[in-house]
Amino acid sequence: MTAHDRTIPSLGQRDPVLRIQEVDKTFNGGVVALRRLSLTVNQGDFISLLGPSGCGKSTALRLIAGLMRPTLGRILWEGGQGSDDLGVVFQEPTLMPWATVAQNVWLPFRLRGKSFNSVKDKIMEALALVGLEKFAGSYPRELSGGMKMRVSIARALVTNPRLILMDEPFAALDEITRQKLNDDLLSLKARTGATVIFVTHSVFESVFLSDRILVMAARPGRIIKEIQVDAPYPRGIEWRTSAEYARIARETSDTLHSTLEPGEAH
Ligand SMILES: Nc1ncnc2c1ncn2[C@@H]1O[C@H](COP(=O)(O)OP(=O)(O)OP(=O)(O)O)[C@@H](O)[C@H]1O
Repeated sequence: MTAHDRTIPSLGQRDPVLRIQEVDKTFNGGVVALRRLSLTVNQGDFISLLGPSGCGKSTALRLIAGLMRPTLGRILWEGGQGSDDLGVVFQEPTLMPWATVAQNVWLPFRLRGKSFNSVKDKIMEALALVGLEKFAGSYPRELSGGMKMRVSIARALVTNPRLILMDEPFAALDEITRQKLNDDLLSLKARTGATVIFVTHSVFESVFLSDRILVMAARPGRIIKEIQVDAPYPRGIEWRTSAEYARIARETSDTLHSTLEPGEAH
């Protein structure tokens, strides 16, 4: 069995990965970035955090990543947290320009003291998952924006983490590349069983990708509604053009707009 051969438990049998319990985050100066955030993330979930600027999406990811601590409440990893639990993908691919694609994907292992050769198979497997095995020896400057983002995704996947955090990973890409990467991300999820928390401003992206959409509001940052998307995976053009997709997009959009103050809607 390879690192990526995970079976995806069917709905209703999924084990929890992470529990966020009544978390508040107040910054110095009194900004309440999050209030009473509660969320159980189950294995295989694809959860979108959707909301206007300033509703605390990035703060939620930083808390989950352990980059800062909640002011109140708890974040509990099922079975405790280890160093291989998280993979992170940011809006910028953040690749090292002087290193090859394969060396960039090696980074999480390198930080744990593992030599390139000892994990080469895993690096090539992760690159194959994003369709870039032929570019292992290329440098980032030789790649398109979409390809750089694939390298960033491969780097997040390579340790086979229990949870992948994605902070608006496709926001800077053109629409065609974005849709292609949305399709590829879902096929990756189908093959690896990855559990994903995905931050986005896009209603359409959240409805296409997620099985749970958490719509958030600002001041204070909080979840105002969870919208379930029951469409089966794999999803493709049929899902994107279905009446049910349009219905859920409308519901999500209406919920999102209800969170905005007059003058904020666009
Ligand atoms: N280090 C900080 N110190 C003080 N206030 C902060 C800090 N980080 C974030 N905030 C505030 O907390 C609130 C939530 O910010 P956050 O970046 O989590 O929102 P967001 O939903 O990710 O926004 P965006 O979509 O614009 O990235 C905002 O009001 C922001 O100004």
